[in-house]
Amino acid sequence: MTNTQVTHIQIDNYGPWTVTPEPRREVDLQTLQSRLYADLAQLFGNRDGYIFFSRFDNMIAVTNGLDEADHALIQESVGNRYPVTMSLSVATGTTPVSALGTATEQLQEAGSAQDDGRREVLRGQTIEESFRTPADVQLAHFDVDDATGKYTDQLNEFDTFIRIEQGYAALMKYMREAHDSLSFFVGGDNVIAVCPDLDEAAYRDACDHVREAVDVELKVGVGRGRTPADAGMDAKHALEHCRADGATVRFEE
Ligand SMILES: Nc1nc2c(ncn2[C@@H]2O[C@H](COP(=O)(O)OP(=O)(O)OP(=O)(O)O)[C@@H](O)[C@H]2O)c(=O)[nH]1
Repeated sequence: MTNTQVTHIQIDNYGPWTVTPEPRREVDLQTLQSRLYADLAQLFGNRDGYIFFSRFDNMIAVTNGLDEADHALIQESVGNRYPVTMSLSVATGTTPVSALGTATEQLQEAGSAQDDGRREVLRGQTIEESFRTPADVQLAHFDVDDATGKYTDQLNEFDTFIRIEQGYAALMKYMREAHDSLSFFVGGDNVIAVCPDLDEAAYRDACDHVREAVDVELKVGVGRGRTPADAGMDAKHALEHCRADGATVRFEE
């Protein structure tokens, strides 16, 4: 049984900040957002967590292995170096969807995303060390079959982008609704899904759905681990096995 620890990250009062005292230059906002994501990828990643940029002003991390002190330090480091602060809310659940639901509720209870008085909130509970297991995290690394041959080397870059995004949109929605999973585009033709304890049939079902809905062919490698880094690396190895033998779904054992 998985036990996913999820952290919801939200920049405090960001909407008003972007237009105060007047609208700030878009290039500066883009730079801030991408640098903050890069810093958080390092800060969470060096502690074996995974972070996904989702909407940039809100981000979602899988943080099995990080405790409250780790979160506090990450929060403080950003507060010291950026013109904005961020709130963090952590929760656990047998599915990533339920964990994120709890984390978000805790943040919403602490105040609005656009409440000037709600700053640097740190809420929630991490998993106690003695309860952690080697199968707490299940990550799936989805990849579009031969994206280079079918799209990148054939279409103009925007039309390739549309195809990949359509596959992503169909997959993220279906994995959320049918399989309680959170799927994130990570670049190129890749999507990483944070999943509960799903079996091979569930992944096959998701790939079938995306093919039927938007005519995009996927394959997927699945890994399990005590930390997101372990599960994610196993998923990459499993995907390499798919590439080697043409399988649609492979678990790393
Ligand atoms: N974030 C991330 N991006 C990747 C990874 N592997 C590949 N990519 C991206 O995906 C693009 C396409 O690479 P592949 O998926 O290897 O190529 P493909 O043409 O789909 O070929 P097959 O995957 O073998 O079917 C690359 O240019 C990268 O941008 C990965 O592990 N993580």
